[in-house]
Amino acid sequence: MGDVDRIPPPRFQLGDPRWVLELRYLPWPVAWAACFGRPGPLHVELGFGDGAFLAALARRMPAANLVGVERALEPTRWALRRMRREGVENVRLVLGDAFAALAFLFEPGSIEGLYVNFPDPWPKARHHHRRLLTPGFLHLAAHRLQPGGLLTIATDDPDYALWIAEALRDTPGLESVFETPWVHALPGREPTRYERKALAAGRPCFYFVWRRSGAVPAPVLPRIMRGEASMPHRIWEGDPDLSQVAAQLRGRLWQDGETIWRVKGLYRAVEGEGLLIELLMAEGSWVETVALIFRPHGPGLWILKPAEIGGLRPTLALKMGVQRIAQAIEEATPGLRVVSSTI
Ligand SMILES: C[S@@+](CC[C@H](N)C(=O)[O-])C[C@H]1O[C@@H](n2cnc3c(N)ncnc32)[C@H](O)[C@@H]1O
Repeated sequence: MGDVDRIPPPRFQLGDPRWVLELRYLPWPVAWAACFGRPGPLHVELGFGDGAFLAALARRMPAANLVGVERALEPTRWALRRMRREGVENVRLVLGDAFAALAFLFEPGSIEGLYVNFPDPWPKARHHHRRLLTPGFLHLAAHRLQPGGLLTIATDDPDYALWIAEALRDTPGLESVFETPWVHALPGREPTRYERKALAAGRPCFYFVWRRSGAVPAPVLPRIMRGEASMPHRIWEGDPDLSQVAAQLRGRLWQDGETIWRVKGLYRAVEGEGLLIELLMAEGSWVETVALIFRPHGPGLWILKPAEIGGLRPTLALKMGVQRIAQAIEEATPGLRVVSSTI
C-alpha cells in the first residue's frame, strides 16, 4: 500500500505576496495605494482567466493600479506566470470570489474601470443562479464605481446579452456610453482567450460599456462580526446518534428577516465519525454556501464548527446559521451537555 493513501503535496503554491493575494487573508477593505506602494486610478477585472487582457491593460495604463480577481487556482497560476514573464508591475491578483471581493475589498466609489469578460453564461434556466452577473451584482458594481467610472462587460452569448442589457437598464446610476446598450466592436481592445475563440468561430461579441452617471443607493450586504470575534463553534459532552442528527437536519430551512438558511447537503465521514453539513446562506443580495463540521473532539466530546475552507468570514449570518444547526443537533440528542460555545 505504502504511499497510495497519502495526499500528494500541492504542485503549486501561490505564496508570492508580490502578485497574488488570497481574499481570505486580506483586510476589508484593502488600502490599495499602500498595497501598490503608490496612489493611482483603480481598474479591476473579475474572472481574468489567463490574464492576457489584464496584462495588456496594465501596459496601456502604466499609472493605474490594476486588480484581477479569479476564483480558480489554475488560471491564477497561468496569469501569475504571465505577469512575471512580461514584467508587469502594476497588477495584483486576488484569488477568491468576485462578488465577495467587490463587496469587501473595494470602497464605494473607488473604481475607475471595472471589467467582466465572458462570464460563464450558464444557459440552462435552472443554472441561472450560478451566474456571476445578477441584479444584486450589477447594483454593487455601480456602487463601487467612481462617478464617471466605466463598467465593461463582454459576452458572445446572445441570450445572456439580452438579459444583461435589461439588467443594466434596471440598475440605478448607470447609463450606456453608446446610443445602444451594446456594440459589436471595441477598437484597441486586447481580445481575451474566450473572445479569440468566439471571433475565430465567427460568433459576434457583445460589448457593454456603461458609465456611472448618478447616485446609487447602498446595496444590502452581509453584516460582519466586528472586534475579536472568534469563529462560531459549540462543544458538547455526550454521545450523539449521527443518523438522528442527520434526520433532524435534512432539508431544514430557517428564515429571519432578510436572511435565509437552508441545509443543502449532508455527508458522512468516510473514516471515523462525523458529518459535513453544507449550509446555503442568503442575506440580501449575498448568497453563499458554507461547510460546517460536526465531529468528535477528544474523548466523549463533540464539536460543531465551520470548515476552514473557502475563505470564510465571520458574518452574522454564519454565526446565526451555526446557532440553528446547533439547536437542531441538541433537539436530536437530548443528553448533550454544552461544554463551551461562542454562539
Ligand atoms: C468563461 S471564463 C472567461 C475567462 C476570461 N475572462 C476570458 O474572457 O478568456 C470565466 C472565468 O471567470 C471565472 N469565474 C467564474 N465565476 C467567478 C467568480 N464568482 N469569482 C471569480 N471568478 C469567477 C472562472 O474561473 C473563469 O476563469
